[in-house]
Amino acid sequence: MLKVGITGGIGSGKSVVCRLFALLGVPVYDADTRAKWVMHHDAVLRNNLLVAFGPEVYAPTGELNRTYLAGLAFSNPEKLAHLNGLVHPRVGHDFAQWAAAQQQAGHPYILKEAALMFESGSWQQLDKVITVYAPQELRQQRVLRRDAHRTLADVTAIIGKQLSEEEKLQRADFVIYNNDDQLVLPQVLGLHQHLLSLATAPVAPATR
Ligand SMILES: CC(C)(COP(=O)(O)OP(=O)(O)OC[C@H]1O[C@@H](n2cnc3c(N)ncnc32)[C@H](O)[C@@H]1O)[C@@H](O)C(=O)NCCC(=O)NCCS
Ligand SMILES: Nc1ncnc2c1ncn2[C@@H]1O[C@H](COP(=O)(O)OP(=O)(O)OP(=O)(O)O)[C@@H](O)[C@H]1O
Repeated sequence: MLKVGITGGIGSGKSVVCRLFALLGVPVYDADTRAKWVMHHDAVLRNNLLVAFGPEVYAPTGELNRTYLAGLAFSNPEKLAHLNGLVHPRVGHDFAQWAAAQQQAGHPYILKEAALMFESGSWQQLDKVITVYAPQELRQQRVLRRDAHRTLADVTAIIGKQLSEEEKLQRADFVIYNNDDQLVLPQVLGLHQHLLSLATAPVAPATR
């Protein structure tokens, strides 16, 4: 089974593109959502987060206080690195278990959607990586429309914590352009056919 990553900066359209692949029957692992799931359900991780960032990390109801954590982590590089160091290994483990189950089910290929892929090293668990590309201004506009609680300064700070789009373009095996100039659906259909054909051929080891 081929394991394919799909990354791209905030607001590039990863989730939209993944919905199209999911419609084609491809299993999609959403690392952002699963990261929040493990932060809620993994007792060891919960405790580590409480020790590292204080009791405000969880609301009295037990829910993750995302606004508090985003405020801390996206404004402080050390805190973000600490958060990443606690969360990413747990997500890597969760993904490995999920991928094994998909393999058992006989899927030719699966997708892992993650905003951070080259940054976190999680590309090493994958055979190929797709980058979804859109220019920064368009991404900012899209996120401001999508997330009522975020300001332009918030979005710009998050962009500053992610690898540049140029570097992602260089390191990816495939690119989907989601910049209003090109239709996304034909790109997804073409790539789907290509990945299906790769899934039946031997895969060269990653060298990135
Ligand atoms: C800090 C948290 C709680 C903020 O949650 P919130 O719901 O406000 O934002 P959300 O998760 O939707 O993130 C918004 C966007 O920020 C970007 N982002 C998220 N985490 C990170 C990070 N660690 N570094 C850089 N960018 C990030 C992504 O583009 C993401 O889509 C959350 O982002 C988090 O737990 N991040 C750490 C885990 C992580 O790295 N997740 C990303 C992939 S595993
Ligand atoms: N081609 C497009 N045309 C119009 N709107 C779009 C297009 N692509 C994405 N969007 C919208 O832009 C916003 C951002 O897209 P999406 O949530 O898929 O991005 P993302 O890369 O998953 O972002 P994040 O890293 O924040 O999770 C969404 O509201 C989405 O509906």
